[in-house]
Amino acid sequence: MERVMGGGMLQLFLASTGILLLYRILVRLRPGAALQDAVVVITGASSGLGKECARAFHAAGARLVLCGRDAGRLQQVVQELTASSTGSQRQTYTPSTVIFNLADTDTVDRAADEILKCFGQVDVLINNAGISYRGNILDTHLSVQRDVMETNYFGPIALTQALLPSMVHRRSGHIVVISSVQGKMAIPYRSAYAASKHATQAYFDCLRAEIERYGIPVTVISPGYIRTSLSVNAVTGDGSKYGVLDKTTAMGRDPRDVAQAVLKAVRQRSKDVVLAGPMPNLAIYLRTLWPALFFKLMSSRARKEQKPKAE
Ligand SMILES: NC(=O)C1=CN([C@@H]2O[C@H](COP(=O)(O)OP(=O)(O)OC[C@H]3O[C@@H](n4cnc5c(N)ncnc54)[C@H](OP(=O)(O)O)[C@@H]3O)[C@@H](O)[C@H]2O)C=CC1
Ligand SMILES: CCCCCCCCCCCCCCCC(=O)OCC(=O)COP(=O)(O)O
Repeated sequence: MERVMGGGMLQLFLASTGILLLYRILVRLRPGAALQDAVVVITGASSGLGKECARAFHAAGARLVLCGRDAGRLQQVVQELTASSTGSQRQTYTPSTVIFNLADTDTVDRAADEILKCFGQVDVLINNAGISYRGNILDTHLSVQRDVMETNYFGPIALTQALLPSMVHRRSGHIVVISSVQGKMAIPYRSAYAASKHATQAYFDCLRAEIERYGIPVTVISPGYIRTSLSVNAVTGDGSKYGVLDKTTAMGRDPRDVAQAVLKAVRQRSKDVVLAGPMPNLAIYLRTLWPALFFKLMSSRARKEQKPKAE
C-alpha cells in the first residue's frame, strides 16, 4: 500500500515538473513586445545602467526620452547614439532629453508634461535613476534618510503617477523599475538605500495588481552588483559624497549585459526579475525561509565590516 502511494506521489511530482517546464518553454516562445518605434523613457540615462539601456533600446529602434539632471552629459549620450546609428539596418531615432531632479518632486509633474510632448505618448517608462548610501544608522542624519528616499522612491513614484493617466487612457503602456536585491533583503550600513528599494518593491507590486486590468504590465528588476559609478556617487551619513569605487561594484556585472536583460524583461513583460548570482539569491530565500539564520549572518557581517561609533 505504501509503495503504491509512493509511486503515485512520484507520478504527481513528475507530472507537475513537466507541466511547469512546458509552461516556462511556452512563456519563452511567446512573441516579445515589439520595440521598433516604441516611445521609451529612461531616467538616469547619463551614466551606468541607464546609459547602457539607452544604447540597447536605441539599437532596437525605440524613440527615446532620456532624463537626468545634467544636460551636458545627456547631450553627450545623444551624440554617441546618433553616431552609432550610421549603417544600422533598423530605423533609429535621435533621442529627446528632459532635464529634472527626481528629488524635487514638485518639478516632476512639469517634467512629465514635457516628456509627453516629446513624442505624444509613452509606451515604456524605465525608472532607473537612483543613488546609494554608505553609513552607520547611529551617525546618519535623518535628512540623509529622507534625501535618499526622495530620489529612489518619491521621485520615481511621482513620475509614474504623472505618466500613468495617459497610459490608462490609451489602455497601453509598460512601467519598469530598477530596484536591487537590496529591495528583497537588507544588509548592514545600507539602511537608507535598502529601505528605499524595499519601498519601491512594495509600491510597484501594489501597482501591478491595480493596473493589470488596463493591460499595463509592471516589471520590477532587482540586480546584484553592477560595474557603474553607483558607489562613487553614494552619499554618507552626513550627506557628503562617498567617492570610492568599491571592490564589489568594480567586480560587478557588465552594465551592457544587465541592459540586455532589461530589454528582454521588457519584451517578455516579466513581472519580477532577480539578476544576481547564487549568493544573493540564496540570501533572499534565507531571509524568507530561515530569518533567524539570516539575521545572525547579517549581525556578524555588521560586526566585521565596521565598529559602530557608540561602542
Ligand atoms: N550599480 C549597482 O551595483 C546596482 C545598481 N542598481 C540600481 O541601478 C540604477 C542605476 O544606477 P547605476 O547606473 O548603477 O548608478 P550611476 O550612479 O552610474 O547612475 C545613476 C543615474 O541616476 C541619475 N540620478 C541620480 N540622482 C538623480 C536625481 N536626483 N534626479 C535625477 N537623476 C538622478 C544620475 O544622473 P545625473 O547625476 O546625471 O543626474 C545617473 O544617471 C539605480 O537605481 C541603482 O540603485 C541596482 C543594483 C545594483
Ligand atoms: C547556510 C548558507 C548561508 C549562505 C548565506 C549567504 C548570505 C550572503 C549574503 C549575501 C549578501 C549579498 C549582498 C548583495 C548586495 C547587492 O548586490 O546589492 C546590489 C546593489 O544595489 C548595490 O548597491 P551598493 O550601494 O550596496 O553597492
